[in-house]
Amino acid sequence: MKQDIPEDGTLLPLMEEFYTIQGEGFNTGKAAYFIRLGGCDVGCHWCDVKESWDAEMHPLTPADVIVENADKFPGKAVVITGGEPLIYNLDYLTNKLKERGILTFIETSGAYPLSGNWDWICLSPKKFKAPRPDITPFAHELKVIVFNKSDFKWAEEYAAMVSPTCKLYLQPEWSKSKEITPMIIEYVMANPKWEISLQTHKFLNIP
Ligand SMILES: C[S@@+](CC[C@H](N)C(=O)[O-])C[C@H]1O[C@@H](n2cnc3c(N)ncnc32)[C@H](O)[C@@H]1O
Ligand SMILES: Nc1nc2[nH]cc(C(=O)O)c2c(=O)[nH]1
Ligand code: SF4
Ligand SMILES: [Mg+2]
Repeated sequence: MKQDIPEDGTLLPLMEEFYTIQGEGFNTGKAAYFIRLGGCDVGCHWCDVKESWDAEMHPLTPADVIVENADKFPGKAVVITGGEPLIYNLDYLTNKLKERGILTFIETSGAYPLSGNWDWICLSPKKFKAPRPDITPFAHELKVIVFNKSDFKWAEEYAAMVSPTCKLYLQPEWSKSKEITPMIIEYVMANPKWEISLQTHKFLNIP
């Protein structure tokens, strides 16, 4: 049976929530509560959370319950991820988190309209369903996954669209990282506006 998801963002399909350390990008190393919403149709063949794709598999959960859970932990920052979290209206959830003084970070492909009140937006553009152009000026961080050589060109196209203060990261696709990481190292040394981002949680064996 298809779930009826209200458009006001008070109920969201929650796949999992866990307190851990942000493993990637600018906020690497910081304690944060992760909220993983189900549902994504971007279709990255190398996606490391394919179990998230079908929203129907994940129970509709009151945003108020998610906020209560997040507020139980000492690290007052959340990372809202998925799946593709911007499929949903995130205004209600993020406003409630911010009322409690919790910082709001998002991981998004940018393929859906921007909603929510954010302290940090990590935009990770995908060739399989490109971001909406209107999100690029709002990104605090651009994190491009490098799966093959052509992704460097794709990364530069997006670097030209984000704001001048946006942090620029190249992150190796996990299954190909042995081959790709040396290429990123060389690229960053030649083009130092970029930095390398590693999925450090996978090395640390934490969620
Ligand atoms: C699973 S996605 C969920 C959020 C959103 N759908 C997105 O893609 O940004 C979270 C982050 O993991 C990255 N990611 C996913 N699969 C990966 C892989 N195999 N190797 C490296 N990074 C990956 C994504 O690019 C994104 O930055
Ligand atoms: N520790 C940790 N850091 C992360 N940064 C982005 C993640 C994600 O899946 O969105 C992720 C994740 O799944 N775990
Ligand atoms: S956009 Fe994100 S969640 Fe969706 S398939 Fe790509 S990496 Fe996975
Ligand atoms: Mg992950």
